[in-house]
Amino acid sequence: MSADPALRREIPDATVARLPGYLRTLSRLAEDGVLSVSSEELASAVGVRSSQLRKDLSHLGSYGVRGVGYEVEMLALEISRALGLSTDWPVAIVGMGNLGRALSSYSGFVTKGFRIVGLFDDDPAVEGEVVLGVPIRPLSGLREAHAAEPIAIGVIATPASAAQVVCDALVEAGITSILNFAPSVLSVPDGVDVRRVDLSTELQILAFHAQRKSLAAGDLDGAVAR
Ligand SMILES: NC(=O)c1ccc[n+]([C@@H]2O[C@H](COP(=O)([O-])OP(=O)(O)OC[C@H]3O[C@@H](n4cnc5c(N)ncnc54)[C@H](O)[C@@H]3O)[C@@H](O)[C@H]2O)c1
Repeated sequence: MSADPALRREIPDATVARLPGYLRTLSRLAEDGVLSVSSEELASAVGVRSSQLRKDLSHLGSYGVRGVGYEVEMLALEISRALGLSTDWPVAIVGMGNLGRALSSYSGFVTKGFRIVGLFDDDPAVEGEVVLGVPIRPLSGLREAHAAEPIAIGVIATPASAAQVVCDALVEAGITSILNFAPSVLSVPDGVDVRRVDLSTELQILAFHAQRKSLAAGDLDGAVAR
């Protein structure tokens, strides 16, 4: 556990959800050699109001300097630390089908501090297969794997019908942070954090807005009626 009081600050969930966007923009600015950025410039690059940005960053204790703005690299570092990205996060993926394989071979995780240490699947046909140096093991090996090398985050990439069983196995093994890609609501005990990624919901929200834009423009050319 870190002794740094900055890491114990309360940060609202909505702010946490915007921090990765700020970090992405700051990383791009740093790559372009930009040293400082005003709150207006940063807010407009990210697509939020500058008052929102200043409020979000105040939760991190970053207030910028009047007339100068924020130091790009320093702010990127502060956001990385707040998000826990300066720490190494061992990740396990359960379900090595289409999605699990795509996730396990995505190199972007490693550069952001997420290291895949365990791959699990109950299909005997894939057991023992090695993906980027990590062998696929049956779910029954989860507890032993976690004991040998602690897993911080468990990713569920199984069909919905297996998600709760997999979730229970992750929790029983002592893993308290779970990212669920399956379209199912999981029940977990207190102290376990579950985040759900739902592409269909995101697409439906976009479809809603696309429909509104089309109706406002007097046509529905972009969509094909079913
Ligand atoms: N959230 C999203 O945006 C998104 C996008 C695509 C897919 N999905 C979801 O992700 C999940 C995986 O999709 P996919 O296309 O990779 O499916 P898939 O069928 O290709 O792969 C699922 C894998 O899970 C394994 N599995 C099944 N039961 C298991 C168990 N009890 N323990 C361990 N492994 C088990 C299977 O052997 C298989 O390899 C599905 O629930 C799907 O709906 C979500």
